[in-house]
Amino acid sequence: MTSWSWSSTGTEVVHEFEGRIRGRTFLITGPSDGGIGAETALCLASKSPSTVILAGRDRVKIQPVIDKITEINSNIKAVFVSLDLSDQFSIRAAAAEINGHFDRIDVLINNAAIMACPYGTTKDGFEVQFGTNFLGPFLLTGLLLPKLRAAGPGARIVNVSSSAHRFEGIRFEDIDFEGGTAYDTWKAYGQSKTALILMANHLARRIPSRDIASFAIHPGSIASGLQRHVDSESISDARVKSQSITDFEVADRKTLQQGCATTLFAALNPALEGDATYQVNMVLPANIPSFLDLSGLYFSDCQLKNPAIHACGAETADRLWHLGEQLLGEDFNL
Ligand SMILES: NC(=O)c1ccc[n+]([C@@H]2O[C@H](COP(=O)([O-])OP(=O)(O)OC[C@H]3O[C@@H](n4cnc5c(N)ncnc54)[C@H](O)[C@@H]3O)[C@@H](O)[C@H]2O)c1
Repeated sequence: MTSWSWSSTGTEVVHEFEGRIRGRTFLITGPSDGGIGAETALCLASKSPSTVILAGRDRVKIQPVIDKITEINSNIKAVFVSLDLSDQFSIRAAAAEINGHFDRIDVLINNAAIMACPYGTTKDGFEVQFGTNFLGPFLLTGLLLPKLRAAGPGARIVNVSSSAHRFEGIRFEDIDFEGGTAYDTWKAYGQSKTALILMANHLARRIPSRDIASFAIHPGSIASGLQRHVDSESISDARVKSQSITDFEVADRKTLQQGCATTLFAALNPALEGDATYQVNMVLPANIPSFLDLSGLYFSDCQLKNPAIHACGAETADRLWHLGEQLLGEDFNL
């Protein structure tokens, strides 16, 4: 049995859990060529899923990934869906298209994000990182829940968070940093990534994991298009804020193959939903049985990890869920 660690690769994960891929439908947001989402899609494609839905803003950046999937296996349906997570109108249109064309979604991977960009607002007027990284995936997930339920056992939601969630909790009294006057771009990124961990926590408590299991993960530090707003001064500023986050060091960077491993581990490993026929094969505290239902929890390096205290707690998770519904005028009836 594979031993999972910092250096595990996406190829190793899909090899181990091949049975959870064949014939299934996967939706990945933000799978631009050269990013973690694209590598996730390519690893899945090597094990014959029926469909990979690639949802993003820019078809030109995603078409090369579709071409590579088709090269790997021309029987896979690789479909582009136009999706701008900073625009409710676009998210609703994408969800309507997906709901209209597909019977089921087995795994939704909320991978897309922006990081440490200057202050701005989304088309709907929300602070840009909270709006794009949390409210967008939150709305998309809520609108797609019926198709995830339709997939039956093994359905999963994976929120790609970050160790940078440690920079900030949810600023319930000042979500948008006083309209930008007190803006700290790293704290805003941290808040949005904390929100994704709390969202997985809320989903896991409201939906039995045999119907849909939900996880949040940190992929590691990987060179990608994400760092376009980040210069060395900003990185050292972030290091000072994070203190304990050693994986922010460039020297510790993972390859894309290593960077997609934890996403795939959370998307596919049957042991995580409490199936006693599989061994978790992870380092767990001594008092936790190996067949525990781990839905709602946080993973990094293909291991269960503790997130920051501010990213834990049912009360905070429920409060955030209701705030999201209120801001978007939705009731997902969970
Ligand atoms: N690269 C790292 O070191 C690192 C570390 C921790 C967490 N992460 C997380 O991993 C995920 C993938 O990041 P990556 O490193 O592959 O970066 P990336 O920039 O290659 O991927 C991010 C994707 O999100 C898309 N995106 C951005 N705004 C969008 C919008 N409004 N609507 C739709 N799509 C949008 C981008 O077009 C891109 O395809 C992100 O959630 C990121 O926060 C990355």
